[in-house]
Amino acid sequence: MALPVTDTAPTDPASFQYQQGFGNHFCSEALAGALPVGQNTPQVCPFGLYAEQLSGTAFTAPRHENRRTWLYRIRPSVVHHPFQPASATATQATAESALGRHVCPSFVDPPAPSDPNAALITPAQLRWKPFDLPDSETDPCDFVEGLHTVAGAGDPGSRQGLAVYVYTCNRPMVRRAFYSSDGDWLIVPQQGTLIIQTELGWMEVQPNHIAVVPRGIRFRVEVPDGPSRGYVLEVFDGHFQLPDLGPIGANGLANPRDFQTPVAAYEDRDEPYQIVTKFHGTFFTARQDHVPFDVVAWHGNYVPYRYDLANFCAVNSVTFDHIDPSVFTVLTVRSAFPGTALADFVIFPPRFEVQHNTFRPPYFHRNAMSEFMGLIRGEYEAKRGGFLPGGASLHSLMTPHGPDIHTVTTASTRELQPGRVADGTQAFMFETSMMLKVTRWALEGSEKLDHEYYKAWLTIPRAFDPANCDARVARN
Ligand SMILES: O=C(O)Cc1cc(O)ccc1O
Ligand SMILES: [Fe+2]
Repeated sequence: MALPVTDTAPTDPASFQYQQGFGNHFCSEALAGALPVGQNTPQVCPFGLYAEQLSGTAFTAPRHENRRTWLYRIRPSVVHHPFQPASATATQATAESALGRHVCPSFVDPPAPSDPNAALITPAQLRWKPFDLPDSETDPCDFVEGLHTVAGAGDPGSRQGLAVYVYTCNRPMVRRAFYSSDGDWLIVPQQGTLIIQTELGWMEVQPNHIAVVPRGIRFRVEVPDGPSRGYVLEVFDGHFQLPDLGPIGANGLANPRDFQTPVAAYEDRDEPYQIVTKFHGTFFTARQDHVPFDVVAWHGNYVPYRYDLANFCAVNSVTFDHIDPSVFTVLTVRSAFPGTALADFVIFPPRFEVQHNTFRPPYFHRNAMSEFMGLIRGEYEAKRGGFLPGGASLHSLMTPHGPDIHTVTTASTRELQPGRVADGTQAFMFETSMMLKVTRWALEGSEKLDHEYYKAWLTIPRAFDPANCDARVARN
């Protein structure tokens, strides 16, 4: 795809262009003729660009899993000063700040008593009130600075596990680019649109959209709406894929054509830039003297993308009973066990509900998976109050949970008409087969833990009456 020559950032999000599709091999050039024809590494690339391969899988991964992108850039990424631990960077040209103030390096090591970011274990039902937005006057903070680890499992070093973050920020990343060496990022804005500049181009990501930025791809975030908040799921191995549809057939849920990948856009400027990476759960920085977003053309299938959750085509029961929420899986990261995800990204979208003789809200249950939930807007169908936009909950593996007492009472007595559920609402779940640890920041430092959460269920009355078999069993 040929676009006009651009060596400055396209500042107006309305002018951003996207290529449609999931898992495609895309081609994009910001300067016509910049992509080599018929080969990846000519002796000299067009316009004097350097060729650089970014691999998302082992070279030898099976073809259907193999991901890589060829970048044609003004300078290769390796042109930078040495990496240093982030704490040793105070004298750098770029503004110093506390990077990832609450980022937990390991979910495997025993918690250090004095470490405010240590990961702790608890089987408790956990719920957090909305995480505080930083004050722009007293606490200027960009996307990387405002990253907080809430929970996680495993370890990036052994390429097993995942981490859940919330970000709260109020200023753009300036002359700073970030990439995670540890895994792919699924970003869920809750408040405030994100403008994400990546090496492969620009994306606008509003609340109710999500973005995925795979491991290694450098990006920078602007927050045009001011104080912004959202959630991040990072997976230490594998990549997000569309779930298989089985008997649903060839269409439905998240349709591939609705995923949008940016087009090439480059900046050709020499200026001090800070490259930040999270490597093994620890921030490192390196200085370089040119803008890293200097990719003039690229082709490949290892790409960032965005997706509008409003495009999700929900499938559900049209007869009776509550169907498991796996029917609402947007993206999945498979584990080694067939049918068991390392992580699923699941939503609870506005939809029609028609089930006959059914307790329609989410059921009581104990799951073999851990469920971290967030709320983008509205009110979640299983909870009245308490679970609020910008807050979160965690129901760990085998920890009992379900609808709160209000939901139980109303859903068991209401007249069941066909109707709408969750209008104006968007809740989501990061569901994982791993046992999550929760950070001390989340449990204590954030001061957002709802210590009264157990009361959502505590007063659910017994209704058992051996003399009264009132089950409404007739389905017709
Ligand atoms: O716990 C939750 O609220 C999430 C959830 C929703 C649902 O519809 C069924 C099971 C489930 O875990
Ligand atoms: Fe659940």
